[in-house]
Amino acid sequence: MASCFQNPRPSVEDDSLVLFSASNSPRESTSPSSSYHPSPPPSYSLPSKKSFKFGVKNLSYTIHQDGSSPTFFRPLFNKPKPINILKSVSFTARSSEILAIVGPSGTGKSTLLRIIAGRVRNSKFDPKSLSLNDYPLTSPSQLRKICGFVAQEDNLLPLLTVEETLMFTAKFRLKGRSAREKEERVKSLIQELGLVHVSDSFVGDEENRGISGGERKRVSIGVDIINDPPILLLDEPTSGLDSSSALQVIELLSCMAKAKNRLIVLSVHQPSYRILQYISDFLILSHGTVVHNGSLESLEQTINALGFRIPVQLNALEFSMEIIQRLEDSYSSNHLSHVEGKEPPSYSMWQEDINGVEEQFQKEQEGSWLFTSLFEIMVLCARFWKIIYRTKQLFFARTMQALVGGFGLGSVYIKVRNDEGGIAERLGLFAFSLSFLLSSTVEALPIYLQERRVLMKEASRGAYKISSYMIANTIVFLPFLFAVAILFAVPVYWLVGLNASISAFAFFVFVVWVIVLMASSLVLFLSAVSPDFISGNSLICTVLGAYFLFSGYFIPKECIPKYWLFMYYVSLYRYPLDSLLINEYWSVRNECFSRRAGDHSTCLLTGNDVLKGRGLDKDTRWMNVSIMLAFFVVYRVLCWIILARKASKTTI
Ligand SMILES: Nc1ncnc2c1ncn2[C@@H]1O[C@H](COP(=O)(O)OP(=O)(O)OP(=O)(O)O)[C@@H](O)[C@H]1O
Repeated sequence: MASCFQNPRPSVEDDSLVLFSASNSPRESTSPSSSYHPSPPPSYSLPSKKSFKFGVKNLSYTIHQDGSSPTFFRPLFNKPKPINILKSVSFTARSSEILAIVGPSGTGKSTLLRIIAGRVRNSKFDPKSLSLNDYPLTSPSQLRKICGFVAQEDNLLPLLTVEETLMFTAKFRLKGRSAREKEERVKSLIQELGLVHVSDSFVGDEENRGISGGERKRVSIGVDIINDPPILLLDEPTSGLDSSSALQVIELLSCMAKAKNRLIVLSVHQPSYRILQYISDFLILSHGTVVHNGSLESLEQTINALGFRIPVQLNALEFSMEIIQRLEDSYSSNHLSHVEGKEPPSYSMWQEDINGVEEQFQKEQEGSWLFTSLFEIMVLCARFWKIIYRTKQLFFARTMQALVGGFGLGSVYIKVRNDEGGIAERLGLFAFSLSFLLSSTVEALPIYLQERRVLMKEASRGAYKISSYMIANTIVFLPFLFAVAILFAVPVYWLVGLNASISAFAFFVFVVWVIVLMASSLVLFLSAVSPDFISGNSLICTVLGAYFLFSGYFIPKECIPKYWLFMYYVSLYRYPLDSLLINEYWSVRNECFSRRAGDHSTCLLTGNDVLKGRGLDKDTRWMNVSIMLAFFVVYRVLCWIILARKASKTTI
């Protein structure tokens, strides 16, 4: 099968040779000697390749400065200031062509792309300004179905290989297709993207070196075209890439536009001369308004007409940035002559075209709710397992932490005595174990935060439901944290010599498991509300510190100020601490732990007295465990609500 890339891993010099030896003009790309070849239709059946005309007419976009501000009180003191980001932008893009949005930084390129990709709130969407084949597009969700959108940042999971990344995406976004069709789609896509030589390599990130930046960008493109959308929008696909990789990406896009009759709109910063040749039309923006809309030749004509000469060392686009104010003045007084430089070929003008694309999207996602949810959970579980297994630091850190914690504590409190001193030591051991176990789950925070952007992106594209993600996360962490509980509980229990009955030991292991489960839910929840690692970490420390303070260990319930009493009831420490104490003393409540010196017949302290001293006169072990399980569920439900809300608003 032909691909857009012929040479798997060429050197920089080879790139130029491969890319340009045959022809300097990408418009002659059908030449067999050219480096990029329109791929023949793969065995995966693609939707019929209709031609589309995407029209944007008088599009304006205003935000109110406080709208995105996280400061709650700002609206009370400052009047919201409207910022007019886009002013009456009009252009037309067509199938099999690339339209580039260019302009100085902060001019509104990303904003424009996000609007036409449907990444805006319904209330901000103007249904009069966008059309497909002259038929108005009425909602952002319609745009999201029609357009693939590749954001500036590559939101990929670093510990998956290229093939796994595309395969998981295919599983999520081509649910209506058979396993074989998905495999074929991934295979043909890897070929089309020129990623065959790195298909088994990890995607990687700054910390774990993986594939190159250009290859990562191509994987990002692959993720967003897995369902073969007729329109592809890319926000600065060449940013951060060296000139050779940038050229490869643009060449790939040009190949895709022609071979698959795709309509491509991208934003680009200072494209090189070679890149310019792959772009059909340029939309130059300045201060949110259009200053040029048409080909490079027409830009040159405009520049010449304004009396400027383009210096030999600059291309017309680079020079236009230097005289952008003059272009802006000239365009606003004379813009009618620049709009719609050429008439499109014949386009069908019917609603069926839009319906056809939407139906195709629907077909990819088809399946009953229950079946789809089960499928999503299964695939997410498999992905979680892979990532946990490969996150060696987390895997080893948790295992070692549990073992070292278990043996360390066991050796400190070894063979604790059955007297008054032993009772105090047991209480200290339980309190410390709790603190150790609850804080040990913090390591998962960076992983959750890293996954968050991928989760938002995938959920906003309808890959899976947030509820499926939460359930899969729970299923995978249950056995993993059970292993952690066993590794900690076994050494500590038998080295210290806690209650020797097997049922008390089993309950101890179970409580340790529920403690780490509860803590993992808390971390998951706090990671959902935290914007970054630093605030997440300090939030976790503050919350855990407060819970510990009000556990009843430091301050008896009676001494807690009334207005803080609620903390005693919501403290994650209180219920497990009580459970561990009851578990230790309930079956030995008639045993004596302290006698008067020289008088062996008078008991000063029984197991029952120890429990009563802490206000525990009933066996409330299972009630406490139920409350702990409720915390485990409630924090996950809260996390689900927050993530679902964030996903519905995301513009990634
Ligand atoms: N949510 C927002 N709140 C405040 N200002 C915003 C918001 N979104 C966009 N802007 C402002 O709108 C303008 C256009 O932003 P946009 O990101 O679209 O520019 P850009 O041309 O893509 O810039 P760059 O090339 O640097 O990425 C900028 O001045 C930006 O600060």
